[in-house]
Amino acid sequence: MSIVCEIWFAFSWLLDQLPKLNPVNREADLSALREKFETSSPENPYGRSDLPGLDVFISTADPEKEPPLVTANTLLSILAAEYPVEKLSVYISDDGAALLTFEAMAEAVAFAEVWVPFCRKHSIEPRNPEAYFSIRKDATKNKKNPDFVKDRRWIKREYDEFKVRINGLPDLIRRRSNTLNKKASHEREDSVGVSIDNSNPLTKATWMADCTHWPGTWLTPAPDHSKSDHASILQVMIKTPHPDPVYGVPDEHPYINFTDVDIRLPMFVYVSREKRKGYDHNKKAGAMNALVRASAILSNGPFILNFDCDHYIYNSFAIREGMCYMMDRGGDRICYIQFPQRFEGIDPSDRYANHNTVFFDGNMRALDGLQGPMYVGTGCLFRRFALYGFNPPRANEYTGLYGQHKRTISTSSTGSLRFTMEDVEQPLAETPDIDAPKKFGNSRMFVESIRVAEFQGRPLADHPSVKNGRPPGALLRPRSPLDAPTVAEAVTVISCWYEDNTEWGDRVGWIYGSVTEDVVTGYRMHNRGWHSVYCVPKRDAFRGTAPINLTDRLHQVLRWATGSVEIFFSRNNAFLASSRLKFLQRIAYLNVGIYPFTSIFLVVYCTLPALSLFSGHFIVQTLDVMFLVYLLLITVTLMLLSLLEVKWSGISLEELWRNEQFWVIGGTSSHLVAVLQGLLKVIAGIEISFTLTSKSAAEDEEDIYADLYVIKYTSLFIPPLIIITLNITSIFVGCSRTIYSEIPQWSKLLGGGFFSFWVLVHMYPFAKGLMGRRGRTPTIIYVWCGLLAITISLLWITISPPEGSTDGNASITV
Ligand SMILES: O=c1ccn([C@@H]2O[C@H](COP(=O)(O)OP(=O)(O)O[C@H]3O[C@H](CO)[C@@H](O)[C@H](O)[C@H]3O)[C@@H](O)[C@H]2O)c(=O)[nH]1
Ligand SMILES: [Mn+2]
Repeated sequence: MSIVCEIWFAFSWLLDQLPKLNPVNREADLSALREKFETSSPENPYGRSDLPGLDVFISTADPEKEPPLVTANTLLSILAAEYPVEKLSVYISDDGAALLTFEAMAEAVAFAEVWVPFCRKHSIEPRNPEAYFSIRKDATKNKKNPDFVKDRRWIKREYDEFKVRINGLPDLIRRRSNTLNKKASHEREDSVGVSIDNSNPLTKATWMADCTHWPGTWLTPAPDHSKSDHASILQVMIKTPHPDPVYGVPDEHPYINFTDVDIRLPMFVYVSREKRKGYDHNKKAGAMNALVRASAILSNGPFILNFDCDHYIYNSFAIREGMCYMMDRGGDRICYIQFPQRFEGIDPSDRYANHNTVFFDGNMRALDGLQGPMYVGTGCLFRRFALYGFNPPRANEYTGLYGQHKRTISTSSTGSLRFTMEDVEQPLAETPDIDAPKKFGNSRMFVESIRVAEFQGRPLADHPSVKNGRPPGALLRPRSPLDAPTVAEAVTVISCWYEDNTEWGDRVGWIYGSVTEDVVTGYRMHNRGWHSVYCVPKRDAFRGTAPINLTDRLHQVLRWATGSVEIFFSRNNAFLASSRLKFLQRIAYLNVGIYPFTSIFLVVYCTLPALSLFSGHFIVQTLDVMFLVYLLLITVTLMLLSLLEVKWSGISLEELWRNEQFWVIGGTSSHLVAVLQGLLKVIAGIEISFTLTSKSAAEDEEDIYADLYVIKYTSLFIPPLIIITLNITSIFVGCSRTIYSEIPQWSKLLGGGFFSFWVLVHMYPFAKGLMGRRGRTPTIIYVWCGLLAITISLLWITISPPEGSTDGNASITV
């Protein structure tokens, strides 16, 4: 058994470490981007931007768990981001179809009209007002504009009022609906003359401010207005901006002077896709695909950046940094730029390794040296064309045992769709080589948008070595304002039947059928030969929140691990990858599918020391010099390797340790359950469902980490609890056995006890988490634990007296 564990651990360790052979460090050149794309020339006297369009997606699903204030702040940070306003379009997908979210967005838009110019005027960072106003350090640092203090004071008040309005929205909507519902039922009574019974759903409608029924979900669900049964809603909340800067004029605004500040806002659209009973909505992946189509019709930005509602832009220049790589030579074969996920509101000691630094600063940077980082669900800048399931213009094919033979092929003839400049210039040219409706559904407008997006996403052909470039100046033309037929088409493509008999979610767009749609979506692209890039700006690009209490954290890990097990048992297993996947990249993806299985061996390792203490036999029969030397050598080597890794990835030893600890905690609970669930699904076809990860709004002013101490019981606690109890009692048993035995074998106890102790230190954060808030744990719990442990050990000794003593009292009477 031990040997099997050993081999498995070595194997999984290798899978994890091998891809780390060549990490890279990149740096983007922002000034070059400006120079190339935003300088005036004879053809471009106004200095219009030649950068491609960008569509930013926000996903939200439930205002209960994802507070509208958080989403509104995310939106504000995006509206104020540094990217040409006329090229930026923002979309929010509201999977909850909640009037609350809708009205919160409308409030945010109103506030954005002052917030965004304020940010531009004073170069505010970060541009999420909640985050900005909670910065502790001196706000006036580096601010030279004499208006700053006055402006800031004013906008802070505006923001506070905005917050109060948002907080008041649930009440406002409820009261409004009650009043209007009463009025409506009175009117009906009057006209019909009989009292209408209250079971009529119309009497419980949710009303919008303009006194019409909200088409989405109602506070009291009714047919056609409930969670998975409602019409599509699409509302352009900010219209297409003017193509050239619009500056504020003096005295236009009573309190704040926006002279010489561009006051435009990017386009903003609220989208809630149609949902009907009997249709699988495919969660986030389905929501993203609806946005992909709607945005293709409305703005068709060749690049797409997606955010979870709780992740906001922390560095307003980050998008431009990402764009540098896309626009660079060779950028035409990049499918996406992934930014690291950074988190806020995590307890300073990062008890449950929420920061995940080993992954984000180790593994992901290492992958960047191969074919590219995985897609992790949020903060990722996609090439729209790559999302459509096309091949890259060129791809490497690797053959040989370790993929040592490399051959670069042009894929244009093998199913990919490439257009020349002329094609794009000719409107309505037929697209012959794609089976469009079968693949993309039957929106002609959508299909026509594909080649435009492809062309506009190409890097600039300003050097002979740029392959697949587009001529400078091709993107200067202003985009036309939206007309009614276009908006109507966008509504059509978010209907729930649109994807019927198409390849959406199968080969096109975000991929369905996995609880972790992100990894699979990225994998499919790499598998076609696309490359991706990891972009780590000096100042964090984006920031988000993570669940900090033990239960939520374990459930999140459970979900990821389940996704991995699903991948392992699906056709996305990297064993079946194409020859376009680099060898080490393949190993990394293999690791993604295999790591949860390590839990089985981990559990064995966590119980072996305890069992050996119970039985009095050491795990390894003879503790000879050879074995100790071997152990020492391995230990030292592993330590050195860890140190090396810590050094190049720039994480601290403490972070590495937290990661190790949580690896054991998650491994013995979530990963184990994930493996079981996965097997159940494969063997018995039992489906797995997941709830949203709740976002803490940190409203408790007294203690912002209050959430850390919340304990919600889950059966995931059981295996680690058993392991902890086993190890503690085994130490007691070991001790008492040694004390009571005739010839105490202290060295044996030390050997066995050490491993038990080692398991326990890994479990420490878990135990701490169970204790809840410091000082609140009743002392009685500790007393009970001690009592229980002593009783069990005494019992053990009585039942199986240590060898050499014939009766239980032997050692005492001697
Ligand atoms: O039916 C749904 C369910 C979820 N979401 C959105 O998807 C995002 C992520 O969902 P959540 O359940 O909160 O997952 P997290 O654990 O917070 O997120 C991590 O894990 C997910 C699954 O791997 C990734 O998609 C995320 O990007 C990643 O941050 C949120 O913005 C949701 O609003 C939808 O739009 N529709
Ligand atoms: Mn999240």
